[in-house]
Amino acid sequence: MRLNKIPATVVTGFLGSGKTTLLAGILRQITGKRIAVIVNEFGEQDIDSSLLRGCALACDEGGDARGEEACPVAGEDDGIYELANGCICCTVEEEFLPVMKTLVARRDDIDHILIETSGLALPKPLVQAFNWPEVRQHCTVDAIITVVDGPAVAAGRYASDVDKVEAQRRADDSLDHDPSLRELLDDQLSAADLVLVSKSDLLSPDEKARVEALVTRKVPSSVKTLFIDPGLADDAARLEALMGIGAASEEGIDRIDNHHDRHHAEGAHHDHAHDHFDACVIRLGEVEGEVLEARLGELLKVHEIYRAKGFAAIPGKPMRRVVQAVGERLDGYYDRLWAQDEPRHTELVIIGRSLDPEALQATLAAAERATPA
Ligand SMILES: Nc1nc2c(ncn2[C@@H]2O[C@H](COP(=O)(O)OP(=O)(O)OP(=O)(O)O)[C@@H](O)[C@H]2O)c(=O)[nH]1
Repeated sequence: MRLNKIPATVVTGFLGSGKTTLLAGILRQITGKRIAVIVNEFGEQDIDSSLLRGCALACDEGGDARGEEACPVAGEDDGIYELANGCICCTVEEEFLPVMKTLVARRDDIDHILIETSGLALPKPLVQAFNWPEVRQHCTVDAIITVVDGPAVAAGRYASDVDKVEAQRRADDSLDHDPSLRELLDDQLSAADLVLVSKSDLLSPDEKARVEALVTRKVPSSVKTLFIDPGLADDAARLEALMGIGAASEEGIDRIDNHHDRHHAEGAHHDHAHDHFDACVIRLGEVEGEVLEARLGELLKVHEIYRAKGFAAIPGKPMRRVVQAVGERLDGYYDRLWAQDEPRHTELVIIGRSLDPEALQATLAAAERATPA
């Protein structure tokens, strides 16, 4: 019987900052721990858990460092719980708590819980749920890790707080003028026990210094800031160190001051950053990969799209192609074989503002028509 509380790591951070990449690295590299994962998505379609299941599959097939270890949680399911269709901060009672109760009931099979919030969620309400008696007795928050997108910050996402360099402002103009988004980023930082600045491989030394100065101003001196890059995903020792912080964050969570609570105290309308965002899902058949990415690239330039992610089925390719876009940066890679009984289709979640799903669908459908008959 388990005597210690199960540690839970909450990974938060804005859309596309690198949360799933971090979780995938942990699932691939951390051996000897049975890890349950809770993934929260803003859109109705859960892309992240599918990517994380890809890691679990790789492990099961013995293809990586986890070797013989259970991956992630042993048992009748695969230990990955999806909370799609909304931000976890608004569905704590209806969605998060039932999953936590399930995990508590299975506590003898679990060594650690990893929770990825949606990029638009506030971590505080979720962490407060660890003070509910059913959860508190058996689980504790090991740490709240806030992932900050280094290049996005360097490009001026917090421009109203740093020296306003005109060029930076223009690079990310809409974010600069959205106070709710700036507040969301501040609130995600205010809850942090540890800040990870991601994509440092894309930052110059000057940009790094600027981002560090900004983050340091926003968090107490006791909160460390670490720069991370793609190498972290293969570094078991560094990943392991992220999972034993022992902060018991739930104990101090009520004292954390954030914009969201202040608005409530002032009697303001219940307003979250995610109220200002739309998400839509584009579904297509097989597509010509280059045409899809070129069309998506054009859309990123002219629409207010902050994030696009999903999978594409490319004719003649046995592997699934992952498509990722953050701001105007577009990435693609093959992650796994299509399963035999899996329909080969293309699915992209697009998150942004004032989206016109029909227009997006029509533009991207050109990639479908481009496939050879
Ligand atoms: N160059 C570089 N790219 C990175 C790094 N970390 C993540 N990325 C890329 O950034 C994109 C978004 O990464 P994710 O891990 O999916 O971000 P996320 O925070 O989970 O995104 P949401 O769940 O949609 O909010 C992907 O294309 C990643 O490959 C990094 O350290 N360096």
